[in-house]
Amino acid sequence: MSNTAVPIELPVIDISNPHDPAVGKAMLDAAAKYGFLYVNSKGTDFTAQDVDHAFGLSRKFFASPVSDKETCRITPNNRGWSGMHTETLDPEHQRTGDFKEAMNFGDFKNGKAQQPLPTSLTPHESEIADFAQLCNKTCKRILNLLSLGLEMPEDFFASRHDPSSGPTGSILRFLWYPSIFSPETASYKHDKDVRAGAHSDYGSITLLFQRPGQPGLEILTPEGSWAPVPIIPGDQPDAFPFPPILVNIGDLLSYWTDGLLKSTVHRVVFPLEEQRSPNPQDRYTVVYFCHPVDTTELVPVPSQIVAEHRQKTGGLKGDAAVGFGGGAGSLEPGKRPLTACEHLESRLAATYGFTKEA
Ligand SMILES: O=C(O)CCC(=O)C(=O)O
Ligand SMILES: [Fe+2]
Repeated sequence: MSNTAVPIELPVIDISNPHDPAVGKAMLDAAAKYGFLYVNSKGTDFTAQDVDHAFGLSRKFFASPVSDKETCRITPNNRGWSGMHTETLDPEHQRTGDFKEAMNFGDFKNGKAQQPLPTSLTPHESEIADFAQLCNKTCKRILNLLSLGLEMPEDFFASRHDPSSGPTGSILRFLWYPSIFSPETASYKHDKDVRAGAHSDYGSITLLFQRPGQPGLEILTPEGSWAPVPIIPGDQPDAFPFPPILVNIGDLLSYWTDGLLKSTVHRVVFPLEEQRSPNPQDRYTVVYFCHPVDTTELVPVPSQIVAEHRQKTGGLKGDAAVGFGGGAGSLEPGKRPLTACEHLESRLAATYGFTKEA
């Protein structure tokens, strides 16, 4: 697979009016073409301070002693801390695990985590819960717009992603990728290793928050080459109060829309310019994986646009690479629809069957 090193240009969408069908169409176009887009930081529910604060908490956590992190080691429900090289997102192609640490938070209830927290974060429980709630709010705007783009009732997706109606698979995740100069990355070999292996995300949509000067994300283009994704699109770095949130479609939403929305493969690397930089930085990201309420049945969506896509393409087959298990509209006679929870479990089993310490 070639690496073009030509940065991809993705649209930046203003989501300040989540009821505007024209914005919905623009979002649908980007989701169907690239599976990735930016949302303009101004139209979201976040201030620059909210985002800075979340990154501050993440730094505090990753700088804390391993003995503290170990008190909340990741469990099979996908919540908790995973250490350096614990996760291998692309086991077929990686000789070693990802060069990263991660901390996953599942649903909060009334501001309270439903999992053990390390002592570095316990004083900040409600702040993390608030940030997760803002993420969910922004996802609702995006889901509204995607519904409008598909010419469906605008709350079709959003109403099925409301954590107040039941548990969800949504995860807020802090990630830390040490710089190329760190002891943790001494064994990294260019062209052999990656900081996070190639993968697609599991849920409906993902929000990715990045910091200026900490590049690394690449997406697989429809032409089959790796293209870096700029942290700040365009040539006006001061146009945004904080880097626009990168949004991508996950496997579940791709499955639900019979492959019309693309769940695009992506990975994290050390870009060459970073390897040559006299002052390479660690990469910190904050990610929100938005999932429907667990019991949501993934029935065919009421969209003529999806139905036409299904007719044109013949629908996703059972072993289709994306969507894992075919599309929601290609259900075999006599079979009941998958629930959101079952879809997620099948994807987690496929990834962590290899590496997760039970
Ligand atoms: O940290 C990043 O840039 C990407 C993270 C990611 O793709 C993931 O955790 O699924
Ligand atoms: Fe991802």
